Amino acid sequence: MKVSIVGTTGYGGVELLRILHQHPEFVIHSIHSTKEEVPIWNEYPHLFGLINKNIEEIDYDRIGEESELVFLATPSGVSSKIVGQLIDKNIKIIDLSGDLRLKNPNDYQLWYGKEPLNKHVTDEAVYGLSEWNSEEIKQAQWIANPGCYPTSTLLGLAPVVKNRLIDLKSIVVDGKSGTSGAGRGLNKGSLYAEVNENFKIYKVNEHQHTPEIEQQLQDWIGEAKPITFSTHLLPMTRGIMTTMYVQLLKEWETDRIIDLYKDIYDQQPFVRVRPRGNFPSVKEVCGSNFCDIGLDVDQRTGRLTIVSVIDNLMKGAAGQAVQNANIMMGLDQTSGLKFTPLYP
Ligand SMILES: NC(=O)C1=CN([C@@H]2O[C@H](COP(=O)(O)OP(=O)(O)OC[C@H]3O[C@@H](n4cnc5c(N)ncnc54)[C@H](OP(=O)(O)O)[C@@H]3O)[C@@H](O)[C@H]2O)C=CC1
Ligand SMILES: CC(=O)N[C@@H](CCC(=O)OP(=O)(O)O)C(=O)O
Repeated sequence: MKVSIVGTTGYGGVELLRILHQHPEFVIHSIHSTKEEVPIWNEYPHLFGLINKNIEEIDYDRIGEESELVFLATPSGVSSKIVGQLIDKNIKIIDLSGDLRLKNPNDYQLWYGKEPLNKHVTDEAVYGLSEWNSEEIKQAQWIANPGCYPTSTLLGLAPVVKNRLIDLKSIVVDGKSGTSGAGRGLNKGSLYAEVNENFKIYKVNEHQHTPEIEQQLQDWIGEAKPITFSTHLLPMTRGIMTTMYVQLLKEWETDRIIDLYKDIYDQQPFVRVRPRGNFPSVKEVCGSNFCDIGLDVDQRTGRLTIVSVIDNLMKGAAGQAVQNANIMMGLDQTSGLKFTPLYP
């Protein structure tokens, strides 16, 4: 099956190359960005001798005619214009940016500060949280691939929210990310001297993933309360940890909560629920498509602490995008994604 990638020179795009290069069914047909006719290994010398392809001009007609599926790993605001050029072609689209995720155009305008896409496109797009939306993903033409923080957060919150075990007003999400989450573009905040031996909070109470998380909670149970969501930058390359604090509505033992999570995620190959007393660290999932979850009930406060870790470029972006592509194309969802985490 032929696939194209737009935005190949970015971190999400190059992670797609790493996965798709060894995928048993998908064949990388064409790769694109605004740079043209440059061999991809010029941008990424680690691919020398492995992927001998040039970055090509973005010709929407050709992409639509020659490929069955296109991954857009382009910045928000850019993706929406590309989607606009591709929607009348008979091609499946998986967009890694935030452009297709928010159903309410005012939310997009407010949180991204950009012009929203036509509402009929965002209405049609399926939110690609693979573990929870696989039936819709199977039928989808366009996928809004979830953001990195929302993936980690929602997989961690889903069991207690869907089972209405918590006070929705109590949700506090504390997120921390490595710098690859900010992409390959030059920006002062990601410089070594700014990040090394440092730890900072950013986008306080205005992170664009806030409405995405709230929208999914609303979808699941028909109601949602505003959440507190904080994001921090850590001096590491890959990885996200979200620690969530939620008030339980009645008394629960840690063991029972862990059993509930285990039952719910039992059939999900990429979600690993840790045993009592064992909490995941980001390195334990890096390079893989796993989301690892650790849980503990604080008997003194009645609050549950949920720790969820992913690799932002894998389960948080390219890995989940390929998982969704597998589901859309009727393949096993783990095809090409059985990476063991890179440790140490
Ligand atoms: N990094 C992460 O962990 C995650 C990222 N995402 C989202 O995925 C998308 C890609 O992220 P990331 O790879 O980190 O970003 P990068 O900034 O690293 O890469 C962006 C890519 O888009 C290309 N690009 C920029 N403008 C255009 C344009 N007008 N037309 C075609 N291509 C263009 C760039 O190529 P060039 O400069 O060569 O033209 C580059 O290849 C973003 O929307 C991001 O928010 C989502 C989840 C996690
Ligand atoms: C570390 C870092 O800066 N991370 C980025 C993740 C951005 C992203 O993935 O953006 P969309 O999902 O909205 O497209 C951020 O927090 O904004």
